[in-house]
Amino acid sequence: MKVNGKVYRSIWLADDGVGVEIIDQTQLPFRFVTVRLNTLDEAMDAISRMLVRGAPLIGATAAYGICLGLREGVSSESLEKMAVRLVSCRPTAVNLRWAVDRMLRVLLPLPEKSRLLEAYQEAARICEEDVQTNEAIGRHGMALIRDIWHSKQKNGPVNILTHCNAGWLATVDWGTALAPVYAAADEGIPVHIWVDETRPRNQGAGLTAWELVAADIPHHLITDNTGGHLMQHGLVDCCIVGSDRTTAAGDVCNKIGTYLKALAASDNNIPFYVALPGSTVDWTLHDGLAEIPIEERDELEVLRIRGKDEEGRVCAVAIAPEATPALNPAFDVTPARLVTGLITERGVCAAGRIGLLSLYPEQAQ
Ligand SMILES: CSC[C@H]1O[C@H](OP(=O)(O)O)[C@H](O)[C@@H]1O
Repeated sequence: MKVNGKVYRSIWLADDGVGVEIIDQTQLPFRFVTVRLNTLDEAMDAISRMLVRGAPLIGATAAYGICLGLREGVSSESLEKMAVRLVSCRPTAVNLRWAVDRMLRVLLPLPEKSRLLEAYQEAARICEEDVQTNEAIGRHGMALIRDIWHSKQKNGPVNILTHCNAGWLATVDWGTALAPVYAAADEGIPVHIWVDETRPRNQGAGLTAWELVAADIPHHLITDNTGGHLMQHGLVDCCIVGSDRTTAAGDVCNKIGTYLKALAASDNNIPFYVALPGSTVDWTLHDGLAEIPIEERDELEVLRIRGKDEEGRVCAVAIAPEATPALNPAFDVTPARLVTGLITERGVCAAGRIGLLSLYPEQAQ
């Protein structure tokens, strides 16, 4: 995606073909800082501390983490240990395990001397595929946005509510939930985005808003509690959110607060779409509420809020008494019954096993 006239992805191989460059998303929207990862530990730290975040980008970073780890040891035992360490960084986004499993599936059968080069090539393939996948999600989602625009007799923009950040910063490029927005804007379809701030880490305020400013796409930041009111007053035409893990039955695990938006959308008969690549579907699970592990993050993320002070320093300030404890589940699960459709790289389907298998027949056991 273009930022100040220069084209960026969220992750890329350094010019020396060894290190990996990422955008430090903890510094946005105040500072655009890139960081070079040189070791597996640094890749794991970037995932755990959310310098990189978003299911597909976490997977891509883990893939390059394997490359960096192989520079320290190429044995099968080393690979297996790297895999265990990487998937422990964040438990919910299935793309982390998907990418690590894919790397080991490719590398373990190879002779040790061939593993390092092939690892970098496979990590690059994962990144390139992600870009193509998200462009396709954008095309399929854009068609939905266009249909809504026509149903409004092209009266005004299509008002889309989104939660957290599922833009190009959450993937290698284009994003998932925002890919249809970018595609619609490129087609000249007028859109306006209601951007949920998305407490506690404010990925909406800090990342989605930053993306939409850079892309010159009309939007308003709203508090997490405002969306239902807007839906009641006819100010939301549809919701499009991302996913960190979707079950074979169509239950969607996404940033905390997504479920509440889906409830409000259902109560107001507003289409609620989830945009995701096939790599985010966990075909082994059928009951999201019972089976998807929900990441519990540091309570300080709730007890503080990050911002920029008068001197321009990025800092966190307390918003509650020091004696107050907090609970910080990072995700929730939206049951398939509340999801209007899944926007994937292969098309749009109903949120359920039949719908998903119509697009991914190879997954039928
Ligand atoms: C395209 S995946 C985006 C997905 O990931 C975010 O979670 P986090 O920022 O904690 O990695 C959020 O759930 C987004 O919808």
